[in-house]
Amino acid sequence: MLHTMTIITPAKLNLHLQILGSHPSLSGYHELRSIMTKISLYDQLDITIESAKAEHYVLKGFVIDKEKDILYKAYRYFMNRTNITFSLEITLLKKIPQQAGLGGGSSNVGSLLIALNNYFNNPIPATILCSESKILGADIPFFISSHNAAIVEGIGEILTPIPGKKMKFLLIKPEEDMPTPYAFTTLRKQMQLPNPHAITKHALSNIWSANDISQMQRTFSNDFTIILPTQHPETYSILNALRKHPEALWCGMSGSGTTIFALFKSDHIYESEMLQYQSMGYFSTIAETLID
Ligand SMILES: C[C@](O)(CO)[C@H](O)COP(=O)(O)OP(=O)(O)OC[C@H]1O[C@@H](n2ccc(N)nc2=O)[C@H](O)[C@@H]1O
Ligand SMILES: Nc1ncnc2c1ncn2[C@@H]1O[C@H](COP(=O)(O)OP(=O)(O)OP(=O)(O)O)[C@@H](O)[C@H]1O
Repeated sequence: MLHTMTIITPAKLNLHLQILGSHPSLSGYHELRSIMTKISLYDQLDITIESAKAEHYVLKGFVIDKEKDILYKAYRYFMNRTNITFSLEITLLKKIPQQAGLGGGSSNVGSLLIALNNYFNNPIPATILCSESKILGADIPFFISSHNAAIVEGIGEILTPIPGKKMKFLLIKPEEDMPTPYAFTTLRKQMQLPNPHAITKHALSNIWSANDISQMQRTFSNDFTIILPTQHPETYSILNALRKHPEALWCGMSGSGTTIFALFKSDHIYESEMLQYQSMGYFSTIAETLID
């Protein structure tokens, strides 16, 4: 039987991100604590599933080697885990910049796994899907979850939902990419682990609930900004310019970089700033947090 569907898959922002230390059992991974929120910047997946068919996978609209394609890895994982064989064709319309700290690939995979699981009547229980998917990508459990905002711990699989907060951000990404494994290796050389400055989950939750943007600006941080001056000077200069911007209430970097986000005092600033950054050749867009 042939079944087609279209899904849109959101990007995320890490509004706070601290690396706590090496993971005790998952070699090569780190434990982290982050505040993550889904935002209104989307990729689109057009999916065609043909059940009771031999294994067959095609990805259109996005060029990537099959061995690096995490959607293909997710397809293989799903078939192995469920013993269901089917053919899958995906057309991917990419709007989320890659290697940007916006979790685009992880979001594609999260949405695909949910769609496959729904279509085949949930052969993988939701909690297991959430926990096992972390091996395909540490951000995937957050995208599989229904939470729009969460405190994220472990390598990315321990989720504590927090209330969604309506916020509008300007996003800016220069050409510089930050491959996540490289970012972790570089960061390790420059920071003390276990992290002596880690903010507790309880404190993060209290600050989030207090709803005070200036307190968030003062307290929330991203450890990966430490490596910007040497690794990504252009991103660093954008961040510094926004830190000094008289209208910016809060700015920071998402994930392992290199997308910078900024929240402004007045609504009319967003568009003019976006156009200015676009005219400088940067990716720039305006996105809002998703709330329930
Ligand atoms: C930094 C974050 O963007 C924060 O949201 C994510 O944790 C990164 O998630 P991701 O891009 O899905 O990362 P993955 O594809 O799972 O991992 C790529 C590599 O990053 C490193 N990595 C990733 C996540 C983590 N908690 N510890 C790590 O050390 C590992 O070397 C891993 O092999
Ligand atoms: N469907 C996909 N979409 C995007 N990237 C993919 C996909 N499949 C595989 N990749 C590979 O994964 C790499 C990183 O993916 P992506 O850009 O989504 O993550 P990211 O921006 O590093 O996000 P984060 O670090 O926040 O998880 C890409 O450079 C690309 O080579």
